Amino acid sequence: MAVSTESPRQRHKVAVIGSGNWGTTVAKLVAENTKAHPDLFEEDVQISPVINTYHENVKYLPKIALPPNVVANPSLLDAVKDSSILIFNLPHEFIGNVCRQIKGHILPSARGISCIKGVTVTEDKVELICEYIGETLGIYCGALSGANIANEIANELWCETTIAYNTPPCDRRSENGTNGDAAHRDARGQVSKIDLVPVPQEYPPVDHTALHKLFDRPYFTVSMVSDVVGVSLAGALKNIVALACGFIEGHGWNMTAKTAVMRRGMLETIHFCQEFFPETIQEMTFWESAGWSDMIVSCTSARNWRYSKMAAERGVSLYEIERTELNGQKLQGISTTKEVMSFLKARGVADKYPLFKAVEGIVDGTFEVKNIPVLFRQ
Ligand SMILES: NC(=O)C1=CN([C@@H]2O[C@H](COP(=O)(O)OP(=O)(O)OC[C@H]3O[C@@H](n4cnc5c(N)ncnc54)[C@H](O)[C@@H]3O)[C@@H](O)[C@H]2O)C=CC1
Ligand SMILES: O=C(CO)COP(=O)(O)O
Repeated sequence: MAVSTESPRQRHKVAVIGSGNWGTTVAKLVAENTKAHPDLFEEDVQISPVINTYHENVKYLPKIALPPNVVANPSLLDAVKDSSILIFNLPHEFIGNVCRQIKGHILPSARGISCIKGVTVTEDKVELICEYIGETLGIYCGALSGANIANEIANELWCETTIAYNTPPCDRRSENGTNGDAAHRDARGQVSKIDLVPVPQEYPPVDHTALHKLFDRPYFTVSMVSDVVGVSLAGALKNIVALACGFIEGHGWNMTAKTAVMRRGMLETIHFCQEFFPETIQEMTFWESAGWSDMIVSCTSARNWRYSKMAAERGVSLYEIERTELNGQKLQGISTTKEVMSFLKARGVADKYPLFKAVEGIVDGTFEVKNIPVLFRQ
């Protein structure tokens, strides 16, 4: 396809979909960057649904002043309608509903980044959230995941993250003024079924350079990679392992037992990726922030760990803790465990994942925490 060599006239408009703890934090750091890079991005960042008139999210991110260019938009459709970069950031249980609402109301050439940790399972198919978003909306969507505690980042305490993005061939602009015409491949390495609309030449390209400028802050170091499978699945499956670590600690064991569970959990995570996405998985991804770093932080200081520990200490179900202690927030580990196990059972391979299976049993009250070591006896 022939393209103009003129410099882009349009700038990207960015919308963040989801205004919870992490969505609001990401909107803040992205808004700092859109202001810093006026050549690439419009300054205002739309966020939907709502933050209050004091420019603070009193429910999900209290006491953090948001930059004035984070614009709360009560209408989801209005927030996304002419945004060329969509950042998805809400508990994964709600993504189906949100995609159904915005389908047909976004720019066909929009590009997405999913900050969501989870998977979707339909019958015996497991899908990455970014894959699900891309297929439902007919766009390309990458994934951001890392060892990231929203409140710390909102307070500008340094951490790292990983963004996986495979710039589609139709968006790769060569020096001789042509777009790449190779087929776009999906997360499984297959030729994609989506008929992608290229990012128009009037806009700056959406590639690793632009996304790095959009997300990287002095307190938020971004690594760009291309392994969307590894980044997405490491972020989703570590929540199952975090539940196991909370149960272990609530039961009275300590760091040595937790590191055993982390190691076993990482082995099951890597095995899962290799078993179901062998074409595209890259083992080095597990050494990124989205890999081991997220495993460690999630099993020692995040919500899935904290509240499963509380459940074990109090001897009550995790569902009850989620209902009574989380102020409307979701423990992603509960539904991810259910979804992953239903997929593994449908495939007849659940026994190859003893830790994931045990976590489901503990959540359902059919397996006792004290029996975890028995799973690994030779
Ligand atoms: N909070 C954190 O530190 C981090 C979270 N993540 C991931 O980011 C994603 C979002 O997490 P959080 O922001 O913490 O979630 P949260 O629990 O704070 O989010 C609540 C959000 O869900 C929305 N919501 C509630 N009920 C809804 C419904 N019925 N329909 C549609 N939307 C509804 C709310 O408007 C709000 O935007 C998750 O996948 C999580 O694993 C990733 C890294 C860090
Ligand atoms: O993903 C996270 C840490 O990287 C946050 O995990 P929680 O949802 O368990 O708080």
